[in-house]
Amino acid sequence: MLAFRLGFLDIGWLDLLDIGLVALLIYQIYNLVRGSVASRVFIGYLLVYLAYLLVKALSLNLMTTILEYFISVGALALIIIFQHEIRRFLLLIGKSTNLTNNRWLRRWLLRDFESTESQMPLKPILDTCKTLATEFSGGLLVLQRNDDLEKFAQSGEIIDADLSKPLLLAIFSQYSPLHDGAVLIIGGRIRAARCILPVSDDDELPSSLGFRHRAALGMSEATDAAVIAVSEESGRLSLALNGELFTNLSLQELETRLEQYLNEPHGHPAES
Ligand SMILES: Nc1ncnc2c1ncn2[C@@H]1O[C@H](COP(=O)(O)OP(=O)(O)OP(=O)(O)O)[C@@H](O)[C@H]1O
Repeated sequence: MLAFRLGFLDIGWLDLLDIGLVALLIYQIYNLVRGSVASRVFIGYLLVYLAYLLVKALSLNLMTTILEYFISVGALALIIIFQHEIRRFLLLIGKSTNLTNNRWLRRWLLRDFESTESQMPLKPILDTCKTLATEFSGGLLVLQRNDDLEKFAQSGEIIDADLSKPLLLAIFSQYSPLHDGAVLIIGGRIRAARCILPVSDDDELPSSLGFRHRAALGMSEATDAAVIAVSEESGRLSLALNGELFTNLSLQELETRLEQYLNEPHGHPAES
């Protein structure tokens, strides 16, 4: 089916669709690698590829063979170098194609099976954050949503206790042997303390934020959990959701974002 003619080129609707999809793909790749070291590697690889096309067109056989080898090995190297970006890209696709992300469809599909009430009692958590922030005690709290967090719980001390502010404060007290690491709240209970979380290697995180915040972000990249970090240094509250870190939140903002995020049963990130 012909859409229009451009000089000697016949352009069909499928070609337009193809061009649109490639543009979207390039835009997404640009967004993922923008500002990172990976973007320079990507540009370097692209230049080598252009050089390859040039020497091939000029029929410089030896140079073509060398660059051909370089590009095929380089493709493998690119997968290793860009593993973080590729993971983020696949997660992005996974999230946006998840049918249950559609609120209307989800309500219709799950109307008989799910209550819209959050399973996570937020009050003791927010009260704890408030106290930790005013006392400049650090804290790292992981709130489960849908993903299984058991392997992270196993990295720390299993507690399996009712959720309460006094217990959370006792755990995060600097005199407690459990205060280091993260507390995992699973199914509305304190499942474990002193847990080790994956650390994000995001280059765009401000250097003022240390490993507590990197761990919060890393956990939100690896799972759909909501992760609260209370800074020991500044008393500031941060929240990591779906690979995004919201810093310097008021208690009210933290509550609103958490309610919005945890009350959406299957995958909508809280809007910023
Ligand atoms: N991978 C991790 N998993 C769980 N907890 C971690 C991890 N990395 C760091 N932490 C916790 O963060 C604490 C403080 O780390 P650090 O001072 O580097 O963080 P920060 O982001 O600068 O936070 P703060 O503002 O509180 O100083 C550690 O003592 C530890 O309890």
